[in-house]
Amino acid sequence: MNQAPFVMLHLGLGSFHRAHQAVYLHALQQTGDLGWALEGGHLRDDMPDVIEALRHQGGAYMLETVAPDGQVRYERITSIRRVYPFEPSLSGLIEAAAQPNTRIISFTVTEAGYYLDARNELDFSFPDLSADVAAAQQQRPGGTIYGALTAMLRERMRRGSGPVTLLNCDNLRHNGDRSRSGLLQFIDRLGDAALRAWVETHTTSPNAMVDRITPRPTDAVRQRVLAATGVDDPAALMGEQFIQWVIEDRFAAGRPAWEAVGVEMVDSVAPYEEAKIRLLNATHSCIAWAGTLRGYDYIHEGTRDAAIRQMAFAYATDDAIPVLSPSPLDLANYRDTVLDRFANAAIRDTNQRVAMDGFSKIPGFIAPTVRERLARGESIDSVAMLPALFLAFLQRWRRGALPYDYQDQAMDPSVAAAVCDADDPVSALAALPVLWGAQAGDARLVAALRQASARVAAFINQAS
Ligand SMILES: NC(=O)c1ccc[n+]([C@@H]2O[C@H](COP(=O)([O-])OP(=O)(O)OC[C@H]3O[C@@H](n4cnc5c(N)ncnc54)[C@H](O)[C@@H]3O)[C@@H](O)[C@H]2O)c1
Ligand SMILES: OC[C@@H](O)C(O)[C@H](O)CO
Repeated sequence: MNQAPFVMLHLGLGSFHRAHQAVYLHALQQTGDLGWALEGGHLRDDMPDVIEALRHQGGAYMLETVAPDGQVRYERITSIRRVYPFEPSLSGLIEAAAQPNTRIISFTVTEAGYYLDARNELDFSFPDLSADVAAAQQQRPGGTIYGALTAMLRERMRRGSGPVTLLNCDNLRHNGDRSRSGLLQFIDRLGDAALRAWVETHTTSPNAMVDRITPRPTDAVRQRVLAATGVDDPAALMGEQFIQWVIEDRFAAGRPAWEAVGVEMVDSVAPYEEAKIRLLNATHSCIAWAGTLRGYDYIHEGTRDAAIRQMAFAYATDDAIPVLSPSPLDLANYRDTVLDRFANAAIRDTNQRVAMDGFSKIPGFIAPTVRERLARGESIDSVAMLPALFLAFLQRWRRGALPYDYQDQAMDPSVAAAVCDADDPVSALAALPVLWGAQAGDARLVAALRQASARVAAFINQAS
């Protein structure tokens, strides 16, 4: 077993963690720097086969990476030295988090795993979150990131194990600041002043921008890995060749020398995360919703459809780039690179994966552009196409006419159904504070969404 002195404990060993953070640490270890190792596990019992396979393989797994020209490369990733089985008590993970040599607790729990509303307040009406409050009041851990971190940090405080960095690796704007605020609100709800003071003085939460398209692994990946390497790995996965990680250099108790393997350590991640969230993630959702409406299964198919590409291009060019400017990044080049990445047929990323969680992605990825343009008195015609596509998508969901199961943790199905069944679905969608915050019901939003919905209807009719 790797006897590295320091541990980064990761919560959520899903595909992305294994194609990104674990790969950077693996690359660092390959340079001979064995100062850090990964350990991890899940907060939910949702991938038992993958967890079991990883445990069986001592944390190692095969990664296939695909270049823009379709060239593939296979590598065995060995930076995860220990995988904890899922247990509702999270006892293995809590014990690991409380060890003095655990210096970073990182996590990927999806955009919907933070339960923050448009005003950045924790929405305790989510049953998972209220159940975690009740559990934490009885000193039991819970399955949300807040319930889990509270249990871990309480134990760390009790043992005097020293400072630790909380490192968010999800696509969330100001992901460190916002998840920290959520954690403190959760602790305040418990009335645990001692824990709040300890968290404030013993932890940091750097913001980070993470990027690598990592599709849901399929059996085809496992078969390709087997054919190319002779290794039959139930935890095999694939990602694009492109990879980027930009992190604010605010660590409470040290960090791996990531800069040696290409991680960008910066003072502020803001320009990177805004470009990524608005030009990559929002555009990605646009292509997934439009592609589904057009009958495509994969992201590259929609990106290669001239009408869909034009919608995505117009959104980025007319509405997103102007509010992101000035920027230290070449935003037009960033947009073009992103569209080229999406068009890579070898990635075979599904519309189903990217279309999910619209009720988290509209407020996170799209509403800020609407808000900022309205505040400047500027047109929102191009950005309004995205929620208009989502509305048409939602109406298909309501009719049971989507070609796949739509997963949306933040969606209240009764609210979504009421929007679709309303006499005026456009006004009903525009009126939802959960999507638009203070802009909910704004007459300019309603008007732009109505006009965009007419364009979306014409787009759908063109396809049929
Ligand atoms: N896949 C990508 O291309 C990609 C790229 C950049 C960033 N990300 C970020 O990583 C996240 C996960 O993507 P993935 O591809 O690993 O997905 P995945 O489905 O493979 O893994 C999701 C992980 O989140 C956990 N989870 C889900 N909902 C949760 C909740 N409410 N509370 C606690 N844990 C929860 C699951 O247990 C699992 O560990 C994305 O939502 C995104 O924020 C993904
Ligand atoms: O937009 C969907 C995301 O999961 C995306 O694949 C990722 O953010 C790329 O880094």
